[in-house]
Amino acid sequence: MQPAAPSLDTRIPVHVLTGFLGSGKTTFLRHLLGEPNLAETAVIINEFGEIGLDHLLVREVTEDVVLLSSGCLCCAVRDDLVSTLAELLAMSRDGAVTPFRQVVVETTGLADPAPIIHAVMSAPELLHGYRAGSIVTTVDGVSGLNSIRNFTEAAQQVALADCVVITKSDLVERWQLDALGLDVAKVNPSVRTQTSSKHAMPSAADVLNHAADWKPNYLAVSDKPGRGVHSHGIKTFTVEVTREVEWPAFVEWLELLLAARGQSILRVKGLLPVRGDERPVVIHGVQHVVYPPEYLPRWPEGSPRGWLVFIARNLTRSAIEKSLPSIFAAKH
Ligand SMILES: Nc1nc2c(ncn2[C@@H]2O[C@H](COP(=O)(O)OP(=O)(O)OP(=O)(O)O)[C@@H](O)[C@H]2O)c(=O)[nH]1
Repeated sequence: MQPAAPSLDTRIPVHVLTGFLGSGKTTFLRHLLGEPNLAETAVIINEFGEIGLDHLLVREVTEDVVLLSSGCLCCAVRDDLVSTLAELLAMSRDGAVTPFRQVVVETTGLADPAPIIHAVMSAPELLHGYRAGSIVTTVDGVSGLNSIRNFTEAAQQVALADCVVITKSDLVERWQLDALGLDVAKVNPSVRTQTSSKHAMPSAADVLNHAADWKPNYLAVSDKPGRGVHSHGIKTFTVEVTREVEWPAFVEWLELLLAARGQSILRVKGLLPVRGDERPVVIHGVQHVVYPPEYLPRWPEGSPRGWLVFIARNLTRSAIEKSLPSIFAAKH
């Protein structure tokens, strides 16, 4: 196949990486940023929880990361996105930051991508410097079917995608991937679909579109780029856990919690101090699944030394806090 003709439009593309809570956006982004031809990329990360984790993980791969954490991009902090993009452009022209050839915006797992792209394309101060790039949506190979069928946000992210990346194929059977692929195609019949696993992920060329005649899919399907719609009652809260935890007791606690309440706890993530390890341990739970721990080399500045962010329905911080004592290491 002939390679696609490069775009004649020299403005910087703003790609949006979206996907439901815990579907693998940050993992995939870290993989993409490891490619040499994505070296000149400015990354903007939007997090729903009160304390950000994703930007710390991405900063392991690139320094050029801005965190927008005061709300969800599609409804609360759209103006912040516009001003951040304008500042980045000015700073790159003044030589205050390394020049970049594209921007990737990683949204929260609950974001509607339409108002985000619309904000970028309709801001007069951005029009001369930026153009709309691709919308890439990660769909969780394990929980994606449940998310698309039960959460408007997940279906909307698929509907607007130029490319869907079905993640975590290493954790499910082929027939489950096929069933999920059919659901994706029902929501967005023309979308390009890629499959990804922890060990083999698609490349930037597979998911980002650079062809001269390419038009973003969202232009075809979105006539109302207003505020994002969010499922009723999803809330986020943070629990500080600054006392050292006993790892086996913590894993048992989290597995039991997600087994019992995985329908209402959509996402848990955080950094924990664990007995016997100097490094902060990165925690990931998505619906019913607890993922293997990762590590950061050191504690980040400016956040508590131990916290868990919950994104959930019908769950209170006090219910979690009451159940916590079992996870702590005994004092010696
Ligand atoms: N086995 C496996 N695990 C994966 C894969 N992709 C992501 N994960 C794990 O899934 C968990 C959540 O991944 P993230 O990349 O943080 O997901 P996210 O979409 O950025 O999460 P939010 O920003 O909180 O919505 C982590 O523990 C990842 O290591 C995959 O392809 N295979």
